[in-house]
Amino acid sequence: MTVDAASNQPTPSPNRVSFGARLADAVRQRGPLCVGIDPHPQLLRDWDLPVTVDGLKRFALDAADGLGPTCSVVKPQSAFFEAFGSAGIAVLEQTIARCSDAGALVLLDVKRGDIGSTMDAYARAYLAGGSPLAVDAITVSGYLGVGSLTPALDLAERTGRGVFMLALTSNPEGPQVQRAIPPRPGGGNPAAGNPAENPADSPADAGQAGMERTVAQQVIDAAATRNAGDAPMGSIGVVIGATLDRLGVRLDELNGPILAPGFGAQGGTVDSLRSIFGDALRWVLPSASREVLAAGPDPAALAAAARRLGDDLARAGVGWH
Ligand SMILES: O=c1ccn([C@@H]2O[C@H](COP(=O)(O)O)[C@@H](O)[C@H]2O)c(=O)[nH]1
Repeated sequence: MTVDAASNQPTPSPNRVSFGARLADAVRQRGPLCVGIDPHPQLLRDWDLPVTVDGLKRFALDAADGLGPTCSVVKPQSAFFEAFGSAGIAVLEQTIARCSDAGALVLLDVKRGDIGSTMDAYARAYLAGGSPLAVDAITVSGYLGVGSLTPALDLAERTGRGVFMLALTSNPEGPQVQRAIPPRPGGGNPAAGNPAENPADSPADAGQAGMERTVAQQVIDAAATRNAGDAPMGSIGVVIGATLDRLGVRLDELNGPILAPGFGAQGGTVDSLRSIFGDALRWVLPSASREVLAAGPDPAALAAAARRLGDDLARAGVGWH
């Protein structure tokens, strides 16, 4: 079923295969590497482009021409388009279409999160068929409570799309919030905030019955509940950075994809993926933006850079196979 983005009314559509199934297929065919289209002003200059809407358009469409036919997943970073206002959003729409037409799944990194009808409107903007900004999947932030994301998770399920919830992000500031232990409903607040004092923060303990669960673990468990029983995998993913020094959460029941940004320019490597994710490597989609975009502006050079990184990952056994 598709849903009209403006009215939120269902519209007829052909049966759509779930995002999880489409992703598993894409990774089998093209490998697990997700490449970000992040039109940083400095990258525009490096590509000898002006930092204008025209420069943005040239950059994004050349990147789409290189990466769209090559990668399983392309991840435009919405912020760099939004920075140019409505003209930038128009370029984002064209970039999404160009990647999609070339066979890539488009994951829009937009990190939305809000309450009730506002979350519902965000969901319709990106996950309803017929919306100008409709994509295969988006990133969302559960800082207003994981339950506040329900409109996006529900709509994604109805329209065969996906959602990636931030769990353990790649930036050093993340653990302050993400490794904290929320108070039990009606109960006290155990040793929140300091991972060193947090008994549930070891992989062996996190998520076990009777133990306290970190915010990140609760996000992962919410995704696992949604994905339970789905084959080959569920459509609700989580974001876990490729830069972590330890995992500290359980992933064994997730049954869904793990987007791992921070691969490349932020320091994540094939070895760090191995040591962070261990047995969960097959669910991982490592994501790199600058590392690949630095090979531009020639679309063929971008494609070659993505293939090189993808080959390294395949040799290491990363991704769905
Ligand atoms: O935890 C996160 C979540 C998202 N990102 C985004 O990924 C890219 C990373 O770009 P690089 O050039 O590969 O560093 C960027 O769009 C971030 O906003 C992340 O880095 N970490």
